[in-house]
Amino acid sequence: MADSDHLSDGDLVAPAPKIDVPADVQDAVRTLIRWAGDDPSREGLADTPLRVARAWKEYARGYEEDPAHHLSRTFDEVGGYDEIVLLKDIPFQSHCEHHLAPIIGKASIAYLPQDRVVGISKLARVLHGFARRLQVQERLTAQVADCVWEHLKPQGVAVVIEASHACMTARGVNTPGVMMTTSRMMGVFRQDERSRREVLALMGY
Ligand SMILES: Nc1nc2c(ncn2[C@@H]2O[C@H](COP(=O)(O)OP(=O)(O)OP(=O)(O)O)[C@@H](O)[C@H]2O)c(=O)[nH]1
Ligand SMILES: [Zn+2]
Repeated sequence: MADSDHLSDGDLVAPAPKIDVPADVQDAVRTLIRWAGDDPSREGLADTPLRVARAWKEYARGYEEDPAHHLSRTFDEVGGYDEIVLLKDIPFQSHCEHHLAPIIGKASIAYLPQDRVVGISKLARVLHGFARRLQVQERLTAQVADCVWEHLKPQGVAVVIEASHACMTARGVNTPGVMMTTSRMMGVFRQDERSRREVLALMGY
């Protein structure tokens, strides 16, 4: 498997810029390390507050963008194509707003165009723009679907997300292997059972 096969989040090939981190943010990480039972001044942990703070800017970089922006450029020369467009099993990562623990999953995003389509990478960019924030899975699902609905004005939108929550797998109830599934159907996929079955079948459900 090529290295690039592990990349799930767009433009992560280049190292993130080394941004400055305010002292109080680093102090907060030191406090957390002390709270966890270790000594933040020992050699191996000396640069950790800086790394953790920078890592959090990456995990949360969705706050720096408006995901709808990715849907502003559309194409209408699609040769009369009027069937479902589906981007299936897009890997994503997010963080749960309750425990700041990773949420790792995949999303399928489909829409039935009205007359315009969007570049397919843009659907993944919308997903990452909302995922790279503190989330609950239900809201992530709704935000992605609502964004596509509002800005593409298609006949229907369907979003299904399956994810594993580290706050369940690595702590708390400690139940690895459990996936949470959420979905949001809009327009024809909500109103028409045949259309909904068709899109879910295309997604592999
Ligand atoms: N519905 C939903 N729940 C989530 C999500 N992420 C985490 N949770 C849950 O949020 C809940 C928070 O429950 P609390 O009782 O306030 O926190 P807690 O005492 O740490 O709960 P436990 O995880 O059961 O130990 C937990 O049940 C988590 O599993 C999510 O995306 N959606
Ligand atoms: Zn959680």
